[in-house]
Amino acid sequence: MLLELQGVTKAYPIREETQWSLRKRPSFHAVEHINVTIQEGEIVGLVGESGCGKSTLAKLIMNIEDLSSGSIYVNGQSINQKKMKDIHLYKQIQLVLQDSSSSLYPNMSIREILEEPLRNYFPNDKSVWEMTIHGLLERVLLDHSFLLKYPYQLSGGQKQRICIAKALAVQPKMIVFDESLASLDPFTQQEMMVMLKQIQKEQNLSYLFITHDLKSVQSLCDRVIVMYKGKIVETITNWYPQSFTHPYTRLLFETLI
Ligand SMILES: Nc1ncnc2c1ncn2[C@@H]1O[C@H](COP(=O)(O)OP(=O)(O)OP(=O)(O)O)[C@@H](O)[C@H]1O
Repeated sequence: MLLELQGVTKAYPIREETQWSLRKRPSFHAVEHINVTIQEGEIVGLVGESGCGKSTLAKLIMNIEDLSSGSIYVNGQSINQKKMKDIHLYKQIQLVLQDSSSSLYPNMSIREILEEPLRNYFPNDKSVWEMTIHGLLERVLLDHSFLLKYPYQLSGGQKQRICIAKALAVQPKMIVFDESLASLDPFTQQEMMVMLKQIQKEQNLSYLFITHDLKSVQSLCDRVIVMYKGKIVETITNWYPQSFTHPYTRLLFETLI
């Protein structure tokens, strides 16, 4: 099992402003008792209405946010122990966000951007960095002239390809895509989907694909998790509307079927 979430819960404190004080109230559960497993080579979609907790779950998996309760295991190892500093564990899962601009340093060339993860994770393999960088560009279907460019000289789709190449540079086992294609036009989205599927096949990667684009999850994913108000309400493995058990899932996919 590559990734396992057991009873994952994230509660944020609710602060209520009164006339006299700022009282700390119990909490709001952004995600609650989430149990999910993802196998090596599996593509799992995660859908649900805005605010249902999808990005919070991604941040918990990436250890960007602390869990309130529950456990997350990567290859059987808990990622939530405070003393955990194993970079080889962390590098197994990479995150690609919607806003590529925030992930790419504007004053670094594409070569420097792709070299950075290699410097951090493979400091002893300097002799093969050049070859690796060229391979990464090829994998995201960009030519080598891009190495000299800066992020501001790239289109949204090209920037997203660089973010994917950067994620691939550390040789992860899994990539979490949080609305990664949402800001691209439909044609570029389609191109990127084909590319992602190809990369996934070649490297037997696992993807967690968070999106509002129901068509894309249907074509890309082996399994789709539906979240509603912080909880998983359904896991879809076949697309027969009769098999959907939760009213929210039926509503969500009504337009598709
Ligand atoms: N740092 C935070 N402090 C307090 N509440 C938060 C925080 N981050 C997220 N939330 C709340 O948690 C809930 C889930 O947010 P989250 O961003 O995970 O939703 P989402 O499903 O990814 O939404 P969207 O599809 O719009 O991106 C929301 O109600 C949000 O306001």
